[in-house]
Amino acid sequence: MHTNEGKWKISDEIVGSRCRLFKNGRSCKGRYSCVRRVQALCIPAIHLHMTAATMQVSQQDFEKAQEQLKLLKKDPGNEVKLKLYALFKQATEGPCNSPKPGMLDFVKKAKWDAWNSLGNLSQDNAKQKYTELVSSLVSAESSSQVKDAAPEESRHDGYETIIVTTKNNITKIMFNRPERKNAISHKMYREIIKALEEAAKNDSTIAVITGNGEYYCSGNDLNNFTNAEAGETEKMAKNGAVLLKEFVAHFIDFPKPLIAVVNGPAIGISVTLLGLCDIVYASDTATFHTPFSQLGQSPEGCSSYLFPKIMGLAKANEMLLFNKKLTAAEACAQGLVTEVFPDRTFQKEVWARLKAYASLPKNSLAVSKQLLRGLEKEKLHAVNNQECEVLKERWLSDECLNAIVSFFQKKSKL
Ligand SMILES: CCCCC/C=C/CC(=O)SCCNC(=O)CCNC(=O)[C@H](O)C(C)(C)COP(=O)(O)OP(=O)(O)OC[C@H]1O[C@@H](n2cnc3c(N)ncnc32)[C@H](O)[C@@H]1OP(=O)(O)O
Repeated sequence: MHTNEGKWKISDEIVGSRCRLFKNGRSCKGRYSCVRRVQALCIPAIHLHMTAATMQVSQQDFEKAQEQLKLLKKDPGNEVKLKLYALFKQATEGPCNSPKPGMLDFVKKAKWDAWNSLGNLSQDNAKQKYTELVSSLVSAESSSQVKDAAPEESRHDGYETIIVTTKNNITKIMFNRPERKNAISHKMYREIIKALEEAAKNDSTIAVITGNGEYYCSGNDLNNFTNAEAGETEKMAKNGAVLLKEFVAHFIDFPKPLIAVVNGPAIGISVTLLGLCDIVYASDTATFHTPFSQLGQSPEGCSSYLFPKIMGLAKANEMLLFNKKLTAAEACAQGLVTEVFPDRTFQKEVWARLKAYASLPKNSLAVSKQLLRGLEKEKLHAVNNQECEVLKERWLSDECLNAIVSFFQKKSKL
């Protein structure tokens, strides 16, 4: 028999060297630790299932189980270790006949209780149960290892223009039309709305928006204006305004931290939305351009309100009235971008940081975001509404139609 009754541990030969009842066999010191330990040892009577009650386990199987137990990587916990201890004692010594330890000898008493609870269980049955219990621990550990080895990133189904994945508590929404510089088509607006709705409800802690390829996003797909049937331009403008309002509203209301990872040039609506993101990380290859007057249009994404707040009216005017394109460093100096990274290390540095952020307590982040943004929400919805009303008119103007015709005649690139 290999129990060390004087010390608070179960023999290595019973439960393996990693499975001591208490680490280092230390004895209980102080009332608090005693109480904690009693809680840890408060085990129910041991009634293992007799799945193979009639099958006799050989001495060889029993010894093999003892060896397997030593190889377990994960500590099975005190409750299981007590079961193993009790079954081992019953299997090797028979029913518990030793005197009951005193009430204050917590560990000895827990072990005695576990053994005693087996009553008159035969030594063969105890061996059987011991072997079954070890076998269940071994298979639980190997199936959890298989699970750990599986790829963690899960891709969400049902998207064509974006790639939506969740990994490490981060839902990533990636613009995925690199051959069009990630221009946002009508379909993409709708898919982003759907992805934000999913990300708001799923288990992820934060959401990230980024672009696939060289560009972050070239803004509204100008084909959105050319697909209208003849005589249907008013309807097209009206529907466009409804869609835009809904799209921007989803950014205003998004309940979790929303982070933009700006991997390259950003144009138009992809820039204005940055004011509604909680953090903006940019590669040093990124540029920020809102050429609204050049296109005969007007600001959206609540930028008419948020940009002056973020960067001051004068700087906002340069961008929103006079089409000034900012470098990443300039955008950072003006508060639109949180931090700029060298392109070479951009992805590595940013994702390491995001992984750490996403391990923070989810609910705390959500309520804190609500405190930071909540008071502004009503105002932002009003601004969104107004911007969409103005744009609806702009899209019907000659200034806007001429700019779009010029783009498609390839006379006018930004
Ligand atoms: C529901 C409606 C809501 C509306 C909300 C309103 C939002 C306002 C805005 O977003 S305004 C901003 C609009 N964007 C632009 O004006 C950008 C237009 N694009 C360009 O100027 C250039 O393409 C470029 C500077 C982005 C890149 O130039 P480059 O020479 O490097 O590459 P190409 O021009 O050859 O681009 C490759 C192909 O991609 C097409 N493309 C790029 N951006 C857009 C776009 N925004 N809309 C439509 N198509 C775009 C481009 O035409 C090329 O196509 P091709 O290979 O068929 O020629």
